Amino acid sequence: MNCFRGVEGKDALLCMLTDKVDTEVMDRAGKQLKVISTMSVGYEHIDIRECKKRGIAVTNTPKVSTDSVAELTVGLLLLTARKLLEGNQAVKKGEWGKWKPMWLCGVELTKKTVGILGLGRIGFGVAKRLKPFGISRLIYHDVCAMTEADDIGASFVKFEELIQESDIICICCNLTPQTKHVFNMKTFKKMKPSAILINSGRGGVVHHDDLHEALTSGEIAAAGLDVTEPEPLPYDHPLVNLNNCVVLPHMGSNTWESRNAMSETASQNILDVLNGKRAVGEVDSPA
Ligand SMILES: O=CC(=O)O
Repeated sequence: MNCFRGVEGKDALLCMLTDKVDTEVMDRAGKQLKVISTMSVGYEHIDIRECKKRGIAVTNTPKVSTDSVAELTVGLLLLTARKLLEGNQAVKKGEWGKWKPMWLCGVELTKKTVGILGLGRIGFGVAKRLKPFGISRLIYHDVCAMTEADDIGASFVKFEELIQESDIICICCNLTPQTKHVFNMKTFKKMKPSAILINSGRGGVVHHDDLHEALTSGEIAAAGLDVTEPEPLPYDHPLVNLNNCVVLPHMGSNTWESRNAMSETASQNILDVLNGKRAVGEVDSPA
């Protein structure tokens, strides 16, 4: 949604991930507008090409939510793999009865092959946290191989290998024209039927209708989504009521530590730009 209210005559705008900042908003703000600071890592809601044309700086809040998002990704994986939400709901509904050996059985992370799509700061944080679970192999795919991957014993593989070999895939990448809907029915068909897909990157990386079909037809076993397409995902969306799909409301960075740091960084970015300094979160505009 466009964020119009109160923008007129301002030198700086501080916005959230859900505030679309386009030419209309910039026109409404006026020619004096110098900086648009988003309190998020992602900045796909801001028309950065237009900002570049107009000489408006764009800033984000990098680094400060890496740990919170990486922690949530691991949490979401455990929720999904071990059916923890189903277990909790069963207790609340009074369904905890006699011991049943196969009831609410999930899978362990131990000895599994974990694939990470996008070994940036968050992907690296997830990989580092998953190693102590005793996983057998750590593979990743990104635009290129990263030297830091050696520190955690992660091997670069082609996308095809990532989807075919992984027992667990964590999507930690940005949404770009290259990553848009790369998880679609063709991809799901190549994945293991036991595979678990976790997405804490961007919803648009996954084709949601295809994911629903893959989860109901058994192409893959389960999914955990902290990001969806669209957001918010309507409560009556078919994915919401699947037992093998855990949907969270994009809450990866919802910790006091991250939120405090994000708000400080977003404000400091504005002050830096207005004072003629390079802000820590200055986003490089497209050429
Ligand atoms: O997704 C959250 C962010 O971009 O900060």
